[in-house]
Amino acid sequence: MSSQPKVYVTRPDVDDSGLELLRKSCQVSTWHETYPVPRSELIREVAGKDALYCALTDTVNKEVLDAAGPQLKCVATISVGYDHIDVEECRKRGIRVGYTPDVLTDATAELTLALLLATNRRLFEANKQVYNGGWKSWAPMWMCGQGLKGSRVGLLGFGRIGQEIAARIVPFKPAEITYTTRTPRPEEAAAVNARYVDFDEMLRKSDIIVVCCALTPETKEIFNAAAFQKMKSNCILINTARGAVVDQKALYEALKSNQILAAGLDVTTPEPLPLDDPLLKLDNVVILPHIGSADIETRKEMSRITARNILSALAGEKMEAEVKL
Ligand SMILES: O=C(O)C(=O)CO
Repeated sequence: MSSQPKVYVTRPDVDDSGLELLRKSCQVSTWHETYPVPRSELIREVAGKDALYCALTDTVNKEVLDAAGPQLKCVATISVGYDHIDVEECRKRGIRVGYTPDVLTDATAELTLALLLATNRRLFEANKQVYNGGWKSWAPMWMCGQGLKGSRVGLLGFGRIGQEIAARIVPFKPAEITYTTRTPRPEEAAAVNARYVDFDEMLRKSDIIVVCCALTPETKEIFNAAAFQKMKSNCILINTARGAVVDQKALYEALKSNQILAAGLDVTTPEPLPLDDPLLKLDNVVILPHIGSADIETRKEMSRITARNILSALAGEKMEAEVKL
């Protein structure tokens, strides 16, 4: 029997360079389909493993950790977000948790800008007109959107990704960038001339709000009916963080009743969004299938970092990116 540590990988479709690293010194088994591993399969396959290589599509909770057994040393996710992992339960059991911050910051900030511009300048709505005969002629006020120039942009979250989003917004000449976080970050804010505001002020004054915070008990559904009521009727909400930061029913009502102008969502609840979801019937929403970090080189490096996190944890060494438990 091999004495190599055993690693279970929940996605066969991660870049092979990461898996190659693991295969050099570990016994690696993987789920074999491109859709998320079914729960029952995960529970069965994780048993007896020393490390779990997972993704944001896998809920790693007590049930999974129990099924794995006491030899499990590490859970490493190929994502910056780790809200799908019960980190408190990992802490109690001495299981180390790896993730992939930094590497995807630029790709996610880039996609956020793309989504923002697609939403405020109505790109997808306009593009449809080219194909459905809606394009009759150039017309002065047809398909006009609300420019970024001169607008007040609020960022909920001002970590690595929020700061890079702000840096990319600056050249578009907004009137002001504000940010809301638990603790003000004056130095980072000065670099992009951003002003700290509380959540209420952000809601009341912003023309565009970008959600770039982690999903935590405090941010869960922070955009609810009460929040939408405070927002300006020309406000555009962009979310590239986690779907659950937004109460989606309340968002639908706010968009349908023109309480806010539009929304651009790279993340939804659930994912994928069912084809009969009412949001899909609205013109003033742009929805993308969670592709924030989907830049080829970024995803390859995320795969390698996840593998290196596992190798370090198994060797009892410092991990490249470890969640502080
Ligand atoms: O990394 C994450 O947390 C994502 O949402 C996808 O890259």
